[in-house]
Amino acid sequence: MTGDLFANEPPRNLLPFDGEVLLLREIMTPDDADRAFARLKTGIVWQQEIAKIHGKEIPVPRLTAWFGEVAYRYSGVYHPAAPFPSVVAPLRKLAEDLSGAPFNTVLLNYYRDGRDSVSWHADDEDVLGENPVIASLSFGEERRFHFRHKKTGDRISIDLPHNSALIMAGETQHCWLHQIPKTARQVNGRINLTFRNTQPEAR
Ligand SMILES: O=C(O)CCC(=O)C(=O)O
Ligand SMILES: [Fe+2]
Repeated sequence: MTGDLFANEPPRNLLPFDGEVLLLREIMTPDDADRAFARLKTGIVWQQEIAKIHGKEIPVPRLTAWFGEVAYRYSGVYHPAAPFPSVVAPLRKLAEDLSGAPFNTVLLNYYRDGRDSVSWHADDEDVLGENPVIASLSFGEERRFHFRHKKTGDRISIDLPHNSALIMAGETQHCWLHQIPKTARQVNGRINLTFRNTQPEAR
């Protein structure tokens, strides 16, 4: 018998305390995942955002896009509601089915190569509520994801493969920061979709 003994094991919590993080692999067929990556890469209108840091304008080291059923204010910029494009709508349904939580907004990140990254932060904006469930889908190149506990400094490292979902829940955003560091490895593009449930923001 050559069956995979662990194929049906429930995923375990990757955080030692103060939150819940699950990594789900092979969330769709390999063909569907490859197609999703290709369609996202060419079908999304990717934006180069500019951050103002100490009065200096710095291009954010990745491309981004945002869609949602409710308007959203981010770094003082008002994003009006924007319907989910056809390539994103089935991924939202999948994210909801995998996590058991509803999502009305999505932030997309396109890491073009190893120089692209996201620096330490928590998804802890007020409009996401107290202990938000966030489903983060990965397509394309595998990249390393770090958690760092805000008080103890404990660190957890997770490789996020193509065709996977990272579900963050409980106190995760309250107690831990996360990042995707730059890498000197030669890497191809990676696309991430971070589904959230956002309270409508007053204009
Ligand atoms: O690319 C990722 O996996 C994480 C992105 C992220 O943390 C965010 O958009 O808030
Ligand atoms: Fe994040």
